[in-house]
Amino acid sequence: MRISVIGAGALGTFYSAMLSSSGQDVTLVCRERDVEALGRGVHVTGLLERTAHPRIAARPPPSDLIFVTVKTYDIGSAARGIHVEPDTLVVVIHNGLGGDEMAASILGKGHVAAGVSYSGVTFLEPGKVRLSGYTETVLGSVEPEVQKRLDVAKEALEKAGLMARITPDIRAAQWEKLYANIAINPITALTGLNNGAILEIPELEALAAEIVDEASMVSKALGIKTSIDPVENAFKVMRDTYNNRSSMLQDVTRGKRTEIDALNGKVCELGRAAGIPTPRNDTITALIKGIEKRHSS
Ligand SMILES: NC(=O)C1=CN([C@@H]2O[C@H](COP(=O)(O)OP(=O)(O)OC[C@H]3O[C@@H](n4cnc5c(N)ncnc54)[C@H](OP(=O)(O)O)[C@@H]3O)[C@@H](O)[C@H]2O)C=CC1
Ligand SMILES: CC(C)(CO)C(=O)C(=O)O
Repeated sequence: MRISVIGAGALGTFYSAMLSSSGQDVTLVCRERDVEALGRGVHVTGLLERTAHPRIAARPPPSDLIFVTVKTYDIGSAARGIHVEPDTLVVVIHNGLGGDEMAASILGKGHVAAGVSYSGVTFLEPGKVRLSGYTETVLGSVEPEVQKRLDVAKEALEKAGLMARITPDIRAAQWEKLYANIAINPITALTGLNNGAILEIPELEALAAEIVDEASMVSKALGIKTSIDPVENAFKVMRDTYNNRSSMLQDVTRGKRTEIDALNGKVCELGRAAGIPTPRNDTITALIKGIEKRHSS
């Protein structure tokens, strides 16, 4: 089976190294500037040590299974570069909401699933990443025909030694992770603190709970049924990733665009449509956009 991984950042380098080192036929699709460095191999350090030599390409080759591991705002352009064959399965692994819908709007029906990853991977340099937390990848599609074919992706991940699970309700899985990301990512990006430090400051802990409570009201209005307590789950992720620097903190530190639109921004947008006020998320979204503006000017 021909597997491609699109996006040679933190997650894509990790997944391609794991898939390729298990003997599977893997192409890592990267930016042109990284082709040479990645040609020397990809390396994972930290909780796992792996070195692998996937094929490297600057454009997606014909593939049976494609993992898209780019930031949410790049999913549209990455999808436009994919040529799907009738049976090609595309799994878009991302935080936040709206990424798989964006890919499906470009690639059409019958191809797209979403993945929710609970890994914690830090990008060190092209071809080198550090794994600091690893649990499972949750897979699912809102299209029943695609859902039936997800075993292919699950088996590829398991063959690579990665835990994977197919959920019958991918939207609930995305919201469960979203509750943690909307609390942790912008607060750490604004304060410069590690994830766990939010729990050490009562005012920040209370703010985190209020942000998540608003999102929980929005998700209830949309009929999302999760199996967890949203605030408790966000606090658990803070404890489990105590010393992590969140991806949004890493983005603002490097002067990069953040995923705020797919996280708190999405909660505000859905809240407005459902008539649920989201004042904490509105404020947080505005402040992060202010930081992005500072970097872009
Ligand atoms: N890192 C982590 O631990 C986790 C991340 N996630 C989520 O996974 C997604 C990916 O995150 P992450 O790996 O950290 O992101 P990174 O920014 O580290 O990596 C994305 C990479 O994809 C590249 N890219 C973007 N568009 C294309 C394209 N069309 N073709 C080829 N390469 C492209 C980017 O290049 P450039 O920089 O030039 O734009 C970058 O190298 C995000 O939604 C994130 O929230 C989820 C769980 C954990
Ligand atoms: C789980 C968490 C918050 C870990 O830092 C994450 O997903 C991120 O940083 O984007």
